[in-house]
Amino acid sequence: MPNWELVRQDFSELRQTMNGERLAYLDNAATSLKPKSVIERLLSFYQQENANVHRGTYQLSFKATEEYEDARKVIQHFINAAAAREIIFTRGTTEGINLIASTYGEQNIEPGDEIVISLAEHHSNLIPWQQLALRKKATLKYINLTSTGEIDLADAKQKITAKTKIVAVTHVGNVLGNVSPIRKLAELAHQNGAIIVVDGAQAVCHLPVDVQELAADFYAFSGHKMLGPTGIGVLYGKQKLLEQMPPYQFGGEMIEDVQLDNSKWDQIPHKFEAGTPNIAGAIGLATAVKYLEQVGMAQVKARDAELMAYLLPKLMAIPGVKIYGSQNPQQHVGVVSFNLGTLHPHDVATALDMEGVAVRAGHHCAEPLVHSLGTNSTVRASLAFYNYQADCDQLINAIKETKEFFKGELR
Ligand SMILES: Cc1ncc(COP(=O)(O)O)c(CN[C@@H](CS)C(=O)O)c1O
Repeated sequence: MPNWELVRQDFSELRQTMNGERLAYLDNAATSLKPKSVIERLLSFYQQENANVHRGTYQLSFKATEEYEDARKVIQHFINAAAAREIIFTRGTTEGINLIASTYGEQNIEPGDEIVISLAEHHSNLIPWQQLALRKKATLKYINLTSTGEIDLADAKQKITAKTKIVAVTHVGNVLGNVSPIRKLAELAHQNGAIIVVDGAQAVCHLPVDVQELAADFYAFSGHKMLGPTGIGVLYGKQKLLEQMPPYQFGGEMIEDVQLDNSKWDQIPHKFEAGTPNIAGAIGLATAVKYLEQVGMAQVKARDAELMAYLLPKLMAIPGVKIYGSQNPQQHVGVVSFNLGTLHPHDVATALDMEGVAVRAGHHCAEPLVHSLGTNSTVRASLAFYNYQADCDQLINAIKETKEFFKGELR
């Protein structure tokens, strides 16, 4: 088991104070912190190795190209993709899902077809499908959730039919933290001739991900949520699907031959990587993956569970705190959303910030889900393996102080 105190020392951002208090960073679902190794790798690339990739005819460019393509292989092995060419570098989860909707979706959705998503979706895995359905006069259907926020498989079996062309679901929810039964949903989709798109944004930094085991046709995630830099993400796609899809964007890098009246496209993955890619971002992301592999994803998963098992009962024990979703810590991977009586979540989050505790307040880009919980917004605490029990205690104490401060308003 890693020495978690030593792990924390890799994250310099944790060593600061905020409003005179030690920083308890509990907004990891929004973006994760970056270990020293990632920051140093970005610096060394720009100091010593920076050059454009794929086209240069000099050593510096060959080296940058080798590093960039090696990064692709690192990601391939991290999620157990069958081939490196199935790894497309994007800006993040949002771009990855939009890429599928704009290419595979435009190519394959016809009027009357059905697209099935769940009520737990983040806007990035909801609006692309909603707008595609509107453009194509197709039908968008939502799989209901159980009372504890899990995907209702019985409802999924009703909603996924022979009319379904695309199923798109989150692997881990960013509001309630439930893990979706991806393999079972993939089987339902495939039995009905549909594909499954998985939003992995909140999963890759908490769970071991094996896209072949999940039977995912596409799997999208963001580097910045898994210790990597912003502006880099990954779209995994099955080779046979990617090869049949038209390009997402047009320009340099993605061509084989350009004539005056038409052009031919490069092979995958470069067909989907128009223009100069985020070279440093990809190399930084690969460094983040190596860090996670050094800690161990099984150890990360266990640490997350240990911290949530410590935090949730203490949260639930505070009179006036309403927990959304399950009361079972094991159902909360990384995140817990709550409210404090009738106080506005923004007021609560501001008060917590005064105590050095960083959390998120709002609808978390999941408005349909949050509204289905009977509220417009929540406070959300989201953990990572580099947090520790003292962060949880600081949150609990800050909530109690917030209660005291607002006691005249608290009902
Ligand atoms: C499940 C899920 N799916 C997609 C996204 C979008 O990731 P991007 O890197 O912004 O493209 C996110 C990002 N959710 C952040 C910002 S809203 C949160 O605080 O919950 C997500 O949680």
